[in-house]
Amino acid sequence: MTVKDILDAIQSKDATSADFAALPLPESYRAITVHKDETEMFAGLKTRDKDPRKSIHLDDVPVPELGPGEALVAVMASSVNYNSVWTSIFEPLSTFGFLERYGRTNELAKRHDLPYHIIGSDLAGVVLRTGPGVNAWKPGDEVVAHCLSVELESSDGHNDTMLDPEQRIWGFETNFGGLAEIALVKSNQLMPKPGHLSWEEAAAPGLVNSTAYRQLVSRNGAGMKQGDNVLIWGASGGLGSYATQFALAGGANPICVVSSDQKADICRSMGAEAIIDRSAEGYKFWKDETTQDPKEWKRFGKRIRELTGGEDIDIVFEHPGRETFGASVFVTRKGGTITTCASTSGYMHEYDNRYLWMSLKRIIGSHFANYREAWEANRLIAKGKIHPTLSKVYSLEDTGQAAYDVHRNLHQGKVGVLCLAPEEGLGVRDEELRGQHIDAINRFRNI
Ligand SMILES: C/C=C/C(=O)SCCNC(=O)CCNC(=O)[C@H](O)C(C)(C)COP(=O)(O)OP(=O)(O)OC[C@H]1O[C@@H](n2cnc3c(N)ncnc32)[C@H](O)[C@@H]1OP(=O)(O)O
Ligand SMILES: NC(=O)C1=CN([C@@H]2O[C@H](COP(=O)(O)OP(=O)(O)OC[C@H]3O[C@@H](n4cnc5c(N)ncnc54)[C@H](OP(=O)(O)O)[C@@H]3O)[C@@H](O)[C@H]2O)C=CC1
Repeated sequence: MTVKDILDAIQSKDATSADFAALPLPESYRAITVHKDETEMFAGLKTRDKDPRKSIHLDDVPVPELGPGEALVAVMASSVNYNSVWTSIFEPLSTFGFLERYGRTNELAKRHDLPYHIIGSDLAGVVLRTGPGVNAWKPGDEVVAHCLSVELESSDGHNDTMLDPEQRIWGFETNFGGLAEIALVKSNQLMPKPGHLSWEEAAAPGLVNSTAYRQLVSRNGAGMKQGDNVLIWGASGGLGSYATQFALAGGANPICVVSSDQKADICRSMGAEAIIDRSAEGYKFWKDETTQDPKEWKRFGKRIRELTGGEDIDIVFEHPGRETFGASVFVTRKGGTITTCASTSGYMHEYDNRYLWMSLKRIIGSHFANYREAWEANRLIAKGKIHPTLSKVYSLEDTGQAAYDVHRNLHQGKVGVLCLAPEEGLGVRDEELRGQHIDAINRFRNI
């Protein structure tokens, strides 16, 4: 038995759940990994010079044992998230520490503590096997997976699963991720695959769409409302392309920051009107490595006022971090909110706290999404209210290049990866809904 037999079953029109359940599992499968004995390979290099193409491998790995409450999924497609870039350059720390720590928690979790880390936090595919106690899903179900892994043994996570002390991001803080032909997930990570999308389109939004939903829309995040001025950094990037759609769909007013004409055009085509090209306008929020330039914050704020008819920002959608955070705090209106989920340019932020306290602003930390938020975000995709922002699709063999593109900011929107899917465009089940949204679905393609 090989993964080819699994693919044949997925592509045959009449395979039943029983047929999938009866398929023997292969002994091994191909997976994107980083290696524990290479975690020092980039020592001494600048972040920018650490090349994911050197650390990312395509290996044959054994199929992991299936535990209670888990599912093995045949992965048709996945996508590159920035967390896989972090893993591949071993920053801010090696993810093997997470696997070791998880492995120490119980006998079954020891499976995750291996000398290789199968990475990837998105998938679209078909359930192959479910473990004891799984009733909601069965072999043959077409699914996407969100990346929240929780144990929920403590009371802490029962109001909001992101607060579970054993909360982990699958494929980053756990092993057996989605950039592979087979993945291991907890069954409560599974959600129905939107029928109007191909495998690679369905695999693209998951992580970033759910994160943007919590960070911007959910009451656990900024709780955006109609009319809010929302400053969106990287508005055509992974997170930003969904934040922009949420702002537009929710009646808010996105002020999109991008770094090229082409990206400005993409934002315009999504429906945004207020766009700032940070490259063309040459903002330099830091005079040197240790000194910010408040004059530049003001110039930026003045530009925002020009675009909004004199208004300031209600919500900043932050993720660049050190380079932009001082400006983000400054341009927020009295009582406004800065919501942050990342620090791509550096995590030791500096801002002038007088502007925060005197103007009663709030900074909200946000991380991924709880199961309900991920489900709500996926539901919006399935209803054709929010669309995938897939630009380019790579083969599993070329995942290193895909991660390099994202690391170097050479990409637009989301970058997809075909895992078992032999070509793009497969897996569409609802042609009618697709037809209604085809232009929006293709908006980011091949640019
Ligand atoms: C969905 C996609 C998401 C993304 O893309 S996010 C971007 C990628 N992710 C990242 O870059 C984050 C990577 N993670 C990290 O950098 C680290 O993961 C953290 C900095 C978040 C945490 O570091 P750690 O070393 O795991 O935890 P500690 O809390 O710094 O150290 C643990 C030790 O510190 C003790 N401790 C914790 N809180 C306190 C306290 N309040 N007072 C005193 N001690 C404390 C603990 O007990 C423990 O101790 P003991 O080492 O002895 O076991
Ligand atoms: N905590 C969480 O749950 C999550 C955290 N993240 C983190 O968020 C960050 C962004 O992820 P994602 O959106 O997928 O990545 P992308 O690279 O797809 O998009 C980020 C965009 O931010 C802009 N940007 C990058 N650097 C700077 C800078 N120094 N100043 C201003 N803008 C900048 C770029 O747009 P442009 O050049 O056009 O301005 C870029 O396209 C990563 O660090 C990631 O790890 C992501 C998802 C979930």
